[in-house]
Amino acid sequence: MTVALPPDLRAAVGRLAATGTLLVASDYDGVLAPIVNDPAKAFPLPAAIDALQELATLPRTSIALLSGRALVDLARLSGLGGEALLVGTHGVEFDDGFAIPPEAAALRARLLDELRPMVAAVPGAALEEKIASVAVHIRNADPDAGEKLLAGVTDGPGSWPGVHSTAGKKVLELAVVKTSKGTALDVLRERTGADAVLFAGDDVTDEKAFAVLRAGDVGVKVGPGETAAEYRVDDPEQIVGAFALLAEERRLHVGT
Ligand SMILES: O=P(O)(O)OC[C@H]1O[C@H](O[C@H]2O[C@H](CO)[C@@H](O)[C@H](O)[C@H]2O)[C@H](O)[C@@H](O)[C@@H]1O
Repeated sequence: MTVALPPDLRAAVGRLAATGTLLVASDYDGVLAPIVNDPAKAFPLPAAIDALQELATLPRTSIALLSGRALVDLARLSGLGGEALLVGTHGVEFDDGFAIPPEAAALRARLLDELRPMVAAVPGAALEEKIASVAVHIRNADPDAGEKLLAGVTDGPGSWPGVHSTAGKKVLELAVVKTSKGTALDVLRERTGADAVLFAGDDVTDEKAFAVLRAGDVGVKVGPGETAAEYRVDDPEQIVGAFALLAEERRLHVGT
């Protein structure tokens, strides 16, 4: 797929291709997979997986997905297995295991008890359960009723001690442990020994990852909205074009 890229990003990709050890990390929804109404049917663009898999075959090159999804859903939807490092639940669920502390599990159970009737009262609203968080989705609800529901959740269970609320795209995420894609990206950098990192994201929670990028890294915001990322593309098709270009140029540098 040949996609036009902003010239500054094209140049940054060229520099990144020549780095010693490289980590390419990406958010999932809104970046690899276009936003759709049903979260269970958010599949990645085939070209995204092709480009990432190609990068993963190259020497001194690692790929990672860093998502708000539950790890099990991230693996199922992306179809990526051992070639990628997968991190779910906004940075807390690594693929070498995550055990929710008992008090957090009890809080999550209380949250669910409170949220189920609130969500059931709004047609189209839905709950998504994850190991250490719960997401309240309103994409398929009447817009006013949906916003009212999120306001009620924010002021109600979202304000309980120990509950961390984050607004996303037509969703409110309530976590019972502290989550940070930034901390997770630091861990991935350390584990892979990366000299430089590319991170692509589209939503509010991705800002924590952009914030830990260093000189020589490349952060790409996908779509509109305020961001700390240095580069921006319009949509998933364009970021996939950047991954494909990176794979092509990196292959020339690492010589396979
Ligand atoms: O960190 P991400 O990989 O971007 O995950 C963020 C949330 O994505 C999903 O919800 C969003 O995408 C859905 C499918 O396109 C869409 O219907 C929904 O409105 C969006 O908010 C996912 O369901 C959440 O669990 C993730 O936290």
